[in-house]
Amino acid sequence: MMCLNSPCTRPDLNSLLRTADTGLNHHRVRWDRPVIQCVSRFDSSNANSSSASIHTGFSFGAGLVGRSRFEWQSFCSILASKVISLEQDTEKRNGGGDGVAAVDCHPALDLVSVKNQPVSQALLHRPLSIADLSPAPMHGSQLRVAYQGVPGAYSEAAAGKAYPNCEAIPCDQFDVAFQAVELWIADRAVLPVENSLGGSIHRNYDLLLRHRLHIVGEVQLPVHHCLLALPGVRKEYLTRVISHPQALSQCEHTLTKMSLNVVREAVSDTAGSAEYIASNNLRDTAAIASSRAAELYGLNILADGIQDDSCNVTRFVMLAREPIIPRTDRPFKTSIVFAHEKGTSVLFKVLSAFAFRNISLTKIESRPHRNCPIRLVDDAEAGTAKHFEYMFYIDFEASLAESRAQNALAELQEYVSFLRVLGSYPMDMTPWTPSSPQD
Ligand SMILES: O=C(O)C(=O)C[C@]1(C(=O)O)C=C[C@@H](O)C=C1
Repeated sequence: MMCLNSPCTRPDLNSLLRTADTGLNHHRVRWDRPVIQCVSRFDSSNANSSSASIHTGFSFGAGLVGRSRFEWQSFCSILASKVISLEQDTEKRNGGGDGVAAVDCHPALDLVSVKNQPVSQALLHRPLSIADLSPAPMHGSQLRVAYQGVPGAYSEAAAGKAYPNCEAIPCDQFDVAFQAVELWIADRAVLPVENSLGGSIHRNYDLLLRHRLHIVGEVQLPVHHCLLALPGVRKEYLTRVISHPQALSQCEHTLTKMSLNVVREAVSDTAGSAEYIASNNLRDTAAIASSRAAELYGLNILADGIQDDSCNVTRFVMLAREPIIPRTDRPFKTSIVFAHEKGTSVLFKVLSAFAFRNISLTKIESRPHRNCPIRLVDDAEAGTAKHFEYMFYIDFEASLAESRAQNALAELQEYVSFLRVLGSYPMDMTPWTPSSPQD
């Protein structure tokens, strides 16, 4: 896949994140221990043990939660100061520089340090309010929401739908968006997990397991694709169409029907492909992206609504450091991931735990079990069977506050070797609006 420029170039938030992360590994290790055991990180020893534990932020004693949060905050304040000093160094080297979205998040980093001051010192400035105690560090400032891509990406639109008036922070990779939240550079991440035409975005399923964030919501966004090119460029001049692989696959048949004499090339995001064409003055290349990307990067719309189905929708999940408290006063969904050792018959039992309680499953996804990808079963006469092992992801329509959901998970624990609740969160119940050129 062709890699476009990093969206956060000055200072490079993405590389700062990576440096901060690597540079302070010893802090991470110290803090990780209780979390691996208790909260969210997938632990291979747990996955293979005979008794499973539900890994969720909801189910611990207050003392444990409090202690790990305290450790998390001091850990983050060290990381934040490291990031700030790295950024200052970078700025000095670059002779200052004007702001990009990533620079806008500096005050929030200061906020992390403020949060970690002794209470008495904080009170010198102003009395504590309820906002100081909330898991999301709003403090009157905008919520900072990390997304993969550059302005004009559908993920940015999803961030705006999920959190109107948020400060959207572009990241060059999905992994960076996860890390931005873990390091308190952002308060939330908004990530695509599935599309009605292209299917699951597997990378994000894998990252959900690898990171310790919680799903706190979902949004479904109608995705309306346009074919964009520089002003004056006609379809006949094109030799290449570039876009995000999901966007290319969502427009596959329409592109074929248009009989363009082009190669299709995958790049890291839709709006990034538009930006790339504009900044390199490419007159033989078109991008598949939103009409907002056309506006932002000065491109013309050669064709409008080129997705293969007018009901093209992408589902995004919102991620936070803390889980939300599940409720029963509105429709909730719960997402889990589990592993088992005994083959596919266990999967039937797991599914029946939901069926018997009348709980609808809205999604099931399997991914390779990284710690134990293949199970060998020797048969003296027939040879060796090689079974692929999986992690199963399930979304079901119930809140974790409901006893039927709790009972289903309790039953599940009997069949699985690893179980983690990724989040219990309100379902997107916004009215259905089919995709339109404005999206
Ligand atoms: O490239 C973008 O604009 C994105 O936001 C990414 C993404 C995806 O990963 O699926 C999001 C929504 C669309 O389905 C196409 C691409």
